[in-house]
Amino acid sequence: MSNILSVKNLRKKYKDFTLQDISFNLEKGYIMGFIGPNGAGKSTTIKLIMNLIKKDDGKIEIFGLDNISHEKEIKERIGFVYDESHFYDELSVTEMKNIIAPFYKGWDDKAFVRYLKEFDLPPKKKIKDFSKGMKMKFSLALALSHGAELILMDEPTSGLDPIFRSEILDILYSLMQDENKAIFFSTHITTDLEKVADYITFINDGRIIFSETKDKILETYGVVKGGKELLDSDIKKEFIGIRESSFGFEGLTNNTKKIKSLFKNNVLIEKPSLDDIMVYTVKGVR
Ligand SMILES: Nc1ncnc2c1ncn2[C@@H]1O[C@H](COP(=O)(O)OP(=O)(O)OP(=O)(O)O)[C@@H](O)[C@H]1O
Repeated sequence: MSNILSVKNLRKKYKDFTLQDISFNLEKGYIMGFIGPNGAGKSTTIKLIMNLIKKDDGKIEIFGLDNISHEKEIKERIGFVYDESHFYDELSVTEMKNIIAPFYKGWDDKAFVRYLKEFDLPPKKKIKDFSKGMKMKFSLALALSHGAELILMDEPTSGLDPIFRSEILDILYSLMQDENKAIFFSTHITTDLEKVADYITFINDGRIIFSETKDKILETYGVVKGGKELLDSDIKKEFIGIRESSFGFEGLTNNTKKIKSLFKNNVLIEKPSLDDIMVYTVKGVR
């Protein structure tokens, strides 16, 4: 197993929030989506990975190297894309690139020009005249033009229309043809992950709920629908979250096998969406 990113027992305490013992691994050749409700700790985790804030405990290794003692070397090999773009708005694409490129030994100008064309970004246009989607594509073009092996992104598709989003997802997907790279990105748009992610890491209130392959998650979780008469307080405990109505109930399980053996054919078990899993887990038994 060849981990590009390994996070172990990571801890960060703020006054009203604690990131608790966060652990997960990302191997070469895979896309991992990072999901969780607002304030769950996604950006904090990403900032810790990038060593932008100080951890209280735990270990982060990128390319097998400690993210603090090997920070410079690691950052040469990471493409970091985040929501608020930090560009000088008065500069053109080429002028901004000329400032950024010298920071990277592996800068590939031909690749950059190719990405500008592919993303329809006019080299002479000032960044202030770019739309949000264009800025995101510019960030991505910069991140991809220095041969980064790990692409790390904090909500890269937020606020983008479905056409831009689908273009960006296509780009990410095609990058994965190179089996030596990996992509880690946080998002609230779980349908994007249903399309491209191999692994999903779900964080809630500073704790990891799961970090698993998407296929395994969709296989083990199920939305169960049945009549109200089937539910008593013991049965309710079998569910991660339940929604009851006057007609019946709908609940999330992470053990569809057990539910099948308990209820036989008296319930309907459907495949959940990632949104179902998030909502039921966060809301619990209501
Ligand atoms: N510098 C800080 N000082 C104190 N608390 C902070 C600081 N930065 C973040 N927090 C708190 O940490 C928690 C997690 O925030 P974080 O930004 O990591 O969440 P998130 O999952 O990225 O949320 P969102 O999806 O809304 O972007 C929040 O409760 C936030 O208020």
